[in-house]
Amino acid sequence: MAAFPPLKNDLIIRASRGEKVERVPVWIMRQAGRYLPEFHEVRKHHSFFEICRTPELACELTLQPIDRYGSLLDASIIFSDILVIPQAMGLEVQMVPGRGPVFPAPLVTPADFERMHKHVDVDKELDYVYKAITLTRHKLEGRVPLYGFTGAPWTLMAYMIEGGGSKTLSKAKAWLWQHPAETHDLLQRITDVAVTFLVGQVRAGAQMLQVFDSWAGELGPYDFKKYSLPYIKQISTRVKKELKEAGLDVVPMTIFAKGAWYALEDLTNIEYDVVSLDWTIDPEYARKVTKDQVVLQGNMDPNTLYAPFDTIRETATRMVKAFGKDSKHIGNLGHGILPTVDPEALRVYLETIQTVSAEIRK
Ligand SMILES: O=C(O)CCc1c2[nH]c(c1CC(=O)O)Cc1[nH]c(c(CC(=O)O)c1CCC(=O)O)Cc1[nH]c(c(CC(=O)O)c1CCC(=O)O)Cc1[nH]c(c(CCC(=O)O)c1CC(=O)O)C2
Repeated sequence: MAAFPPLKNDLIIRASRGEKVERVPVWIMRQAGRYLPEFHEVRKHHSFFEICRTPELACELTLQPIDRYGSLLDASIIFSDILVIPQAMGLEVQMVPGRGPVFPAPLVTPADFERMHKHVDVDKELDYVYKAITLTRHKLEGRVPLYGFTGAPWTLMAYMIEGGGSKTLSKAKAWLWQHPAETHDLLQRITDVAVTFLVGQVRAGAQMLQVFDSWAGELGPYDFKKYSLPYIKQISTRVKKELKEAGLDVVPMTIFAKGAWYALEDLTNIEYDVVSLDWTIDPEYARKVTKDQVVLQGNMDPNTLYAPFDTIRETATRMVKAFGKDSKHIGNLGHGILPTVDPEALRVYLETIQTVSAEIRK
């Protein structure tokens, strides 16, 4: 297979490793998505999972924001979804317009484990993601690095039991008390799949990795330590070990445990290079707690992109300054960009982070 084109912008990789860099690198969660008219053009003709499973289409969407914003983005993220793992484990997931992901037959009791594959051949089931990554690495022509990603065990377990989005997560949480042993069994199964999947993504060409624990904040501090932390820790330590053993690049890893502000200190000690913050955490507080042991990512409220451009500039400037002149910071939002945001508002945000941070680091 042909070698990948050389990387021309490695700013975000250097920043993730904690090196001093000339300005804050920036990318955006969900940057290839519904706020872009060019996304809807493709989406008109193809279903969501059809796009995920067709490497040429997943690649095309991944490149859309890179083509549109040029040097204002310092990374790309492969177009896919966290729910490809439950699918690989044997559960059906549909994307219902206006509702989001729906499992027609979620896990109701541990007896439903019968409906999942006993052994998951991760590399076979998710080969379409690997193919999309390899193709995208070539088509990027080294403009920016490419992130691979996975959902975290707790968030995926919650989806598998709730059968979709939920306000209370009461079904998933009931499992914690009603089926403690099977809860850990399920979390472990998902962890094993996630580890193989992340290593496979790097083998295919991913240059950075992010783990999304989007529903971490629904667990309190005590439960987070029990049901999330040990598994996301296993993911980082095992992935790094396996990458090393396979002679692959030990790529930077990011953890995004949305809402888990109370776990910030723990999150700095589980072998992730970058900790992604949601917008409810004050950057100065985060720096104090993490003591510069990790790189911090984030964290403007995605809804601020609905503000007048001057307010976006002001808010982004305040954020960059709050992370600090010498800080280890990667610019992003506090969660994914929302589908009805004006793409020009995002441009203002990206420009502000890049110019303000370059200015204060001079
Ligand atoms: O209810 C929700 O907020 C999200 C549920 C949802 C998911 N996939 C989904 C939907 C429907 C929707 O977004 O409306 C379905 C989904 N996934 C995606 C899209 C594209 C878009 O948002 O416009 C869409 C919407 C697709 C469509 O309707 O056309 C793509 C996606 N999901 C994801 C990623 C990784 C990333 O964020 O960069 C990416 C790819 C990267 C990219 O778009 O640039 C990750 C993902 N998917 C999902 C979650 C869990 C979020 C949560 O539950 O809070 C997460 C992790 C997270 O964002 O925290 C589940």
